[in-house]
Amino acid sequence: MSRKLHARRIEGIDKNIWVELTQLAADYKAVNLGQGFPDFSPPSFVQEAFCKALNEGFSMHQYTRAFGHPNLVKILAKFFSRIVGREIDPMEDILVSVGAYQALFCTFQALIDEGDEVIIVEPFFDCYQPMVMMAGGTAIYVPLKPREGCGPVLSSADWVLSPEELASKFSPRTKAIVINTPNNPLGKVYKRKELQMIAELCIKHDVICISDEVYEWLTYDGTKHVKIASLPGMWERTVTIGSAGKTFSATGWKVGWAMGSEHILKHLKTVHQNSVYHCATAAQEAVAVGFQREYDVFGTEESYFHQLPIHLHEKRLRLADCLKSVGLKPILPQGGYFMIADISNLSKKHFKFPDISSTKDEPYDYRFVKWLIKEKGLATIPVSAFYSPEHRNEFQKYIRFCFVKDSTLQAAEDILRQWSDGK
Ligand SMILES: Cc1ncc(COP(=O)(O)O)c(CNOCC(=O)O)c1O
Repeated sequence: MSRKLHARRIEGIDKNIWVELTQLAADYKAVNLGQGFPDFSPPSFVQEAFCKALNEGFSMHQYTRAFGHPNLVKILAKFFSRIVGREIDPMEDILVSVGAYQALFCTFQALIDEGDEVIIVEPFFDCYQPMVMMAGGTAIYVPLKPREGCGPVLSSADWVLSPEELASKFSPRTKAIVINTPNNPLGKVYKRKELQMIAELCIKHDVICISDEVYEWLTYDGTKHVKIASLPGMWERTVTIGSAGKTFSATGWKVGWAMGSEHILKHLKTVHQNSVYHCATAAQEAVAVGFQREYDVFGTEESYFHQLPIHLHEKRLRLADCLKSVGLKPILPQGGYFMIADISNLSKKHFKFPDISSTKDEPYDYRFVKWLIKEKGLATIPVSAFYSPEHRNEFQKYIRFCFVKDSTLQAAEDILRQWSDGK
């Protein structure tokens, strides 16, 4: 075929970090602390609910309600009404999607037009930028940066937005701002006052807030997750994104949702009904049972949302200790299940690796990660992949580890310790 085949909207977004590095890790049978998925099963109550749904007659094997299985949207509305502090209408204010990915896609496709600007806070989950581009929008970046004068940067809490720099990014063309809390890859959990700063700018400039909260239950050391939609004046202009995959350690089920005021959600539903239309019925039923159970035990020690962060807290500290012991400098995350580490001072004494100084086509961390997979059999993710092209070079000395792992973590520790012992 001689004529141009692909549409302009996908130009420049063909490279994808997950496709490339997941394949490389598989090719080298690397221990995978890269992609964010647990190496353990979901809790038994949702597994059993899934099995039960599959054996409950024909209806669970057929289409369900397009915008969300009734049992699921009803319990999501009931559950989050209590969190957000307002009545959420299950039939109007919720769209169930194929993972949070599709909820994000519907949001950008439904709300962003050619010429609209979308502020993205860096580091960001990499899909935001291509999704803004595919919708015809322009991404405007504002980086989280280590707070001035805070001494050694040890925690994600030390990475903050400059109020002046953030305010300067808003213009008459700004349609939306995307925030992710707890943040991937940094693990920052926005404080209420930080969210209030963002909320004031959204209200002042009449801007939509897209709040990706897929790691909402994973916070540590008493850090509290705050939903920006619960702040005054924000419900009406916020789309909150959630993920059953991250909530119930069931990333392969691909059940997610967008939640917000009906006058916004109706447009996301238009995209959904003209693309995916339905999501898996039995998986939605299982997630509904899971949320009902969590609603009944909310705030108690029986709650999975209470137990999982405790389980991961130990792994988080264990990984941080391991990284420090081999000369890396971890940034302790307040939330989520990723930890970034500074590789800029890796002592050549302990760590023998070739001179992989940046070349023009690949940042340093990309080359380091690929070398680590090929030569040490350990997969991580370069943090520059979570930055815009214009800021990428400032942040190419960090790599990301995923610690939502059981056996994989031990294997990774063994590799790191052997490596640092010069083996
Ligand atoms: C912030 C964020 N939003 C959305 C999603 C997507 O969620 P879902 O799996 O429900 O589509 C993810 C999943 N990330 O997993 C890949 C990785 O970072 O290793 C995510 O991290």
